[in-house]
Amino acid sequence: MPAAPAPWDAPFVPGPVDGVVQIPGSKSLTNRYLVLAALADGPSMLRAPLHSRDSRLMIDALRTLGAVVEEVPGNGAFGPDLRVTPISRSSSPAGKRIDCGLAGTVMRFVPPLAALGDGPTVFDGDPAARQRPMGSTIAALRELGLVVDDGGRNAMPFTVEGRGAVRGGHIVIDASASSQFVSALLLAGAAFTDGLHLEHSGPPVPSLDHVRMTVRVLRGVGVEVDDSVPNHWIVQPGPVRAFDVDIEPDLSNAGPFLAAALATGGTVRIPGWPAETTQVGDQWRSILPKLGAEVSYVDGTLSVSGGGSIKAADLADTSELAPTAAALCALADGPSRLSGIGHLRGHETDRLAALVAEINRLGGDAEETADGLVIRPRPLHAGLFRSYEDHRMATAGAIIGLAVEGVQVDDIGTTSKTMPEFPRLWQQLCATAPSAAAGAR
Ligand SMILES: O=C(O)C1=C[C@@H](OP(=O)(O)O)[C@@H](O)[C@H](O)C1
Ligand SMILES: C=C(OP(=O)(O)O)C(=O)O
Repeated sequence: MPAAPAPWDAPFVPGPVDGVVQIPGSKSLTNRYLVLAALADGPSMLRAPLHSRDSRLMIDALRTLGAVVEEVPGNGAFGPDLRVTPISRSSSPAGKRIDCGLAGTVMRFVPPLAALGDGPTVFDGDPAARQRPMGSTIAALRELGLVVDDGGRNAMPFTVEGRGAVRGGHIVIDASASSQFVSALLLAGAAFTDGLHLEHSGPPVPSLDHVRMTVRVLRGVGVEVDDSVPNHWIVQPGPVRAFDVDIEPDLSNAGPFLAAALATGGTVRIPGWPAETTQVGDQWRSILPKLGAEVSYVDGTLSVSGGGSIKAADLADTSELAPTAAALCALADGPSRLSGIGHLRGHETDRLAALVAEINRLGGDAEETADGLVIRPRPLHAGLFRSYEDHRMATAGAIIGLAVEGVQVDDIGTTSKTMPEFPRLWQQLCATAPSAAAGAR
């Protein structure tokens, strides 16, 4: 067993930060385009992609299924571009085992691709990944006529028996635990012989922005998708056109840096912010003003400035932005409520339980509701903030540590899931505060 990492002293920054932060590529876009490149009708290019644990796991998974992924020099600030030669229908690697790590995009998006290949593919991941909901993927593949051996667990590990082709057609799933169940099937649907008519039945699909992203990305590579009827998606069979794309910066991962402007009463600018995007992180533009920030967008740069205090707010459907928002609410001047995020109980960890435990460990007053959190103001104190192998818990601890002296994060390295550069970029931003020297420990 690897030794536990040393706790990380979160920089305490009592003065305003004033910095420009360049953000690495989007996880959700990188991993969608990698999947589509593996299915495409020729070689594709991803420019300025994300390089992190989740993207590496996706690359390794696609290589296991027979795609060729090469790193080629590019202009991105955070690593090479990627050239992908699709999975060849004639190649059928044997003994396929896919390590999904803790990546939802890998554990949900790759099984339908394995179904299109020949022979068995085993899916497994981190111990925490075995807790994540997978039942709708397993049920969908069975409804599509495939044999999936999950040992009765309804979770990983499981084996998908590929038969070289998937007929497709109309299937009904319950995607209330994760939007990724929908995205996964849509991404592969054009490669099914009859295409796909996917119907969702059950409580609402969460994180619908991510499904809209999938639909937009598919249309961009020539796949016909009809999403005009709620809870129905129809994907026509046909080729996925090879492509050459620039990956946008990850706007969800921009969140903690923007939050630093509020937590310190400073200003943070993010260049390369897309004018128009399907990323859920674009919601920072509407969320942060509710928390008291001034937000402006000029020439592709988003600027966020904080004032004297953080305002309490009621925020709905914040999806993967919720841990960052919760950290700000723990520093706010009144009670805040986060709703529509019950499915976060099935994320990297049970994020609602984890946020309540860690905010309260520092003296805060947070409570779970059926579908979210209530966070009331209370002075916080020094202590250890546990990350539960969850990158967004680790960054939530870093945000609180800006305003509360003596916070440590137990495993800041877990940010490598989607942003290995986090500790370096955070230190750089913190060093822009005039009082940084006084605050650094
Ligand atoms: O499709 C995607 O890229 C994602 C969808 C969302 O999953 P859920 O619907 O499970 O929240 C999101 O939280 C996750 O970080 C990324
Ligand atoms: C929920 C998340 O990740 P995953 O893609 O593993 O579901 C996340 O990044 O917040």
